This record gives sequence, structure tokens and C-alpha cells, in this order.
Amino acid sequence: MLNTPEGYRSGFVALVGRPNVGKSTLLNKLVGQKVAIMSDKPQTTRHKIHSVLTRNDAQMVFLDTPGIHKPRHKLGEYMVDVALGALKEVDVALFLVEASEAPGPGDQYIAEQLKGIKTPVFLMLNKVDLIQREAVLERILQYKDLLPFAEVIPVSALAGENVERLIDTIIKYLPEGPQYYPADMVTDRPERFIMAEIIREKVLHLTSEEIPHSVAVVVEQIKERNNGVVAVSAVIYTERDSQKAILIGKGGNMLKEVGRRSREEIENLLGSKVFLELWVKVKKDWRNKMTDIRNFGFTKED
Ligand SMILES: Nc1nc2c(ncn2[C@@H]2O[C@H](COP(=O)(O)OP(=O)(O)OP(=O)(O)O)[C@@H](O)[C@H]2O)c(=O)[nH]1
Repeated sequence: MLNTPEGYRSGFVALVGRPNVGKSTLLNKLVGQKVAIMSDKPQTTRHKIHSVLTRNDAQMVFLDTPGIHKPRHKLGEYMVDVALGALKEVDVALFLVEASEAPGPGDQYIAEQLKGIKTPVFLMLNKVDLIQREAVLERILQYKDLLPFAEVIPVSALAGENVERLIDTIIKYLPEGPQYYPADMVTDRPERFIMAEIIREKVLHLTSEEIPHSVAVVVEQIKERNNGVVAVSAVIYTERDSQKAILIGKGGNMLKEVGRRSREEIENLLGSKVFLELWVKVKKDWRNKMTDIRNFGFTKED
């Protein structure tokens, strides 16, 4: 835990809503910078952190929950269960809906699922920039029929309208608690693991048989700088000094090449310029260490 002044509040917030209602746009606005987005892989973990918003008085951790939709098969049912499980455990659930449309079957289904939980649910009427002011109230009333809401907040995620008010309101619902994550940590999306895989693949490819497949790569930090460049630092763990020497290569040439190829691919993945810093370390028992690293505060498991 980091410094936690008295009266500090912290907690977990889940965002739900049918596709295209603006969840990603809102999250990006909330955390104040672009969080790299990539195609959503089905997720089974309950507490996959999407992004973290840190203020002097509070910290909010926004969670990725697998989509809530009407299940069409067994796996779908499981995913919905997981999503609902996560919703019960957060401090606030934000139910995002489209201001320009009446509640549809997708919204009704989600509302139905939310009925059973004790977590306070905020109705977030998004895209209010698309409708007349008078229409906002009517739309809210339609939704209020579906579910009792703890708060109703019309927003425009795109324009950032009312987002500050949303943040202030969320904080009122958070318990007193510690700052869980460093203030400069914004996101811990699966990119971390994909980047590590990209680097590992380049290592194996360029060193052919000389480096065993057991080589491990840990992406330690991903930070978006003000100029839009994403700075990534990663460690390649080998088990022997001789392997480290091969990996670094003559005059550092091998490591440079691994870095260059990895950087290009990561830039494609993120769609932004990347500054990649690579380190090689020898760790005889890295397999055990990996477990430590995974357990270290970044993913909050049950
Ligand atoms: N006019 C307007 N458009 C918005 C607003 N918020 C989001 N959009 C647009 O709505 C579209 C969908 O937004 P996303 O943030 O990708 O929606 P999402 O809910 O994350 O979508 P999925 O990833 O499919 O679940 C994009 O074209 C956004 O630019 C808003 O407040 N006003």
C-alpha cells in the first residue's frame, strides 16, 4: 500500500452497457488520457483492471467485466455469471445507456440482471450532446421504470460534459481506503502480456536454438508520455550468464535487433510511437520469481 492520508477513499467501479454506448470513450475521459484499446479478447478473470484514476483525495479502479448479454451458449452463460459476480463486489456500477434511443432489449436485459445486486447502480445517460435538453428527462423516466438507480447522471463522454461531476459523485460512494496503485499507473490491460509475448517471440526467432524456450519476458512498465509516446520497459530473464551474453550479442547488436523488431510490432499493436527499453537479467530460479511478479499488486484476484 502506498501513502494513504486520513479520509482517503478508494474502491472499485464497474462499467456496463451494451456495445457501442460509449464505454471506452467514457473510460478514456475518466482517466484523462488515451488508454490503448485493442480488440477485446474473451475474459474469464473477475478483476481485470482496465484503468485507474488517482486524485489527492481518492483512487478509483475501473474494472473490465466481460460483457453482459443474453447468453446463447454455455460459455456465454459462464461469462455472464462472472460479470455479475464482479458487479456484486464493486463499490459502484455504472450502467451506460444511449441517450438518443429508447431502452432496447439489450438494455432491458442488463437492467434485469442488475436488479438482483446490492451495489449502487448509476444510470449514465451518455451522448446527451445528440439530443435536446427537454428529451433528457423523458429518456431518464423511461429508464427509471426498469430499475431503481442510486444516481442518474447525463453525460457526454465525447465532449467530457459532466464527467467531473460523475467522478465527484462516485467518490461519495467509496469507502475509506488505501491508495492501492501508484499514482502514475493508468492501465493494466492485457497489452502487458501481449507485449511480453512479442518480445519473447523475437528473442526465440533471432537466437535460434541458443536460447531455450523457457526464456521469460516481463513487461515492467508501460507509461504514456505527454507527447503521446508510450514508454515500455521490459526484462528478459535467462537462466545462465552464457545465455545473457548471446542475447546481448557483440556490441549489444543482438539486443538492439530484438528491440527494434519488437518495437515495430508493439507500435502496430498500440497505434502509437513506442520507446522500448530492454534489460537482460540472469535469474536461476526465474520460474518462481514469475509467480511473485504476477502476484505483485497489479491484478487483484479474489
Ligand atoms: N455524439 C457522441 N458520441 C459518442 C459519445 N460517447 C461515445 N460516442 C461514440 O460512440 C461510438 C462508440 O463508442 P465506444 O466508446 O467505442 O463504445 P463502447 O461502449 O466502448 O463500445 P464496445 O467496445 O463495442 O462495447 C464511438 O463512435 C464514439 O465516438 C458521446 O458522448 N457523444
